[in-house]
Amino acid sequence: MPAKEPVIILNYKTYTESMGEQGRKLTWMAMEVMKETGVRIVACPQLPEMYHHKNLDIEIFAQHVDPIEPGGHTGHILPEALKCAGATGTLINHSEDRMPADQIRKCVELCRKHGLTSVVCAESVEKVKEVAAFKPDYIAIEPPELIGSGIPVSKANPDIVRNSVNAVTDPEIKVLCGAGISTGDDVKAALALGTHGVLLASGVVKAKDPKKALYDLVSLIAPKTVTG
Ligand SMILES: O=C(CO)COP(=O)(O)O
Repeated sequence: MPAKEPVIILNYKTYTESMGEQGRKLTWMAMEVMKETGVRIVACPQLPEMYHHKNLDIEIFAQHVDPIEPGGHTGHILPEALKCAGATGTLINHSEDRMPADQIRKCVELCRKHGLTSVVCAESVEKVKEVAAFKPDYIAIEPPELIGSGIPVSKANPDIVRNSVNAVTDPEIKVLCGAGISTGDDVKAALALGTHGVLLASGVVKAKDPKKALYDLVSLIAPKTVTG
């Protein structure tokens, strides 16, 4: 199994490049890069496709979960169903799928109850502080204006990353950063700011050669020699 830290969480979003057969190939690539380099990579495919990524030697997180108990909630996503589909964790409150604070709290509680790793996204240091009170496993600071921009948050706005890390005093909660991350240099800069890893999408999903992009991403933090 993968090394413990740091973690690279790859959000497939709803890009066609990470859907269907291409999506499965991307997960295999991530698995190979992880095995070869020893860097922990987590894949977040689209929910309807989750089963196609089940039982592979890589962790699968969902992109969203709803704060619901089993029953009549048509169209919602039940934490238990994520587990059935092979997920071991989930993103919560992504910038493209926001939820009110009380719902975030309930999602984190349900994740804890069902043994799912919770990754709560936050757009500001204030939001980081607010959601830290819910004690998720991870908080990912992602300034919306840099998402999909190709401009890495770890270099464009190191202060928001550093301040987010400092705002979380609970040693059990790990801070990640995301938005515009695409190179090994960006990842190294993120770790140097005190994060435990990154959350990214387009830098790999939309790359001409996603496997090469993955190798580059982990190249400066890999415990094993990168040959890809
Ligand atoms: O929203 C993000 C990851 O969840 C960041 O997206 P990009 O890596 O495409 O900027």
